[in-house]
Amino acid sequence: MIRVILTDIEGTTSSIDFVHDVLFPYSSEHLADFIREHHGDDVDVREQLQAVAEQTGLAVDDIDGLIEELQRWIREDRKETPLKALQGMLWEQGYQHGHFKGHVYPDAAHYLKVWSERGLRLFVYSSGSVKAQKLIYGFSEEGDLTPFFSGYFDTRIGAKREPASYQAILQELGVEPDTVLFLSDVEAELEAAETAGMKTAWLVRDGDVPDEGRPAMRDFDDVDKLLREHFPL
Ligand SMILES: CSCCC(=O)C(=O)COP(=O)(O)O
Ligand SMILES: [Mg+2]
Repeated sequence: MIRVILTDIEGTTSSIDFVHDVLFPYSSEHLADFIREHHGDDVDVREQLQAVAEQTGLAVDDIDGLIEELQRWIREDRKETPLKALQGMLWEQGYQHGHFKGHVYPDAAHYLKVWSERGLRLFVYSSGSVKAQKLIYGFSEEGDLTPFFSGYFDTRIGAKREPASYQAILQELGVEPDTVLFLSDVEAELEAAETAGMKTAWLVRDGDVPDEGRPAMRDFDDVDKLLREHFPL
């Protein structure tokens, strides 16, 4: 019986285009000024720069070098924890100044509410930082969706393609693996969650759906059907 929904963001509750055409360019545009302004006096920024420096071998005071490296990571869509933390800080400004709202598919927003009212506990697992997760749902086009979530996980618990990350989440939640349904658009993430014993559903929001293999869910209506047919409460 499913008791917990664990959801990915990009490609699952929210469009890939929003992340790649709005969020990533915004972070790229504002990164240099933000780091130059805050690296001296903001402990959180300093901590992330220290982590980038350790990962790359650059000196922590080589601000130009660190910015260049971070810009490369953004272009390459690298899921590096310090980049994700810095992006969360940058996006906070964008949301608060009303430059954009978080994209959440209306069907996703609808069922987050329905499932939470049905007594399911909802959690997020995204490569975006916990701060970024709270922002996209808190400032979403569908309103503030954060009341429906019981908690958030990011790459500080581990990478999304590693079974150990899902085992660590299960440990944190203190639940049996087969009571959790993990939603994602990336099959490698679903395979890692399945190795940890979770149930999964594959979201294919756009493009062709394969005739064979893993069943594809077009939207959260399909996920809800799956829940009611195969995992009744
Ligand atoms: C929290 S919104 C930004 C998402 C993000 O930065 C990202 O890399 C997408 O990762 P996901 O694990 O949600 O596919
Ligand atoms: Mg995704």
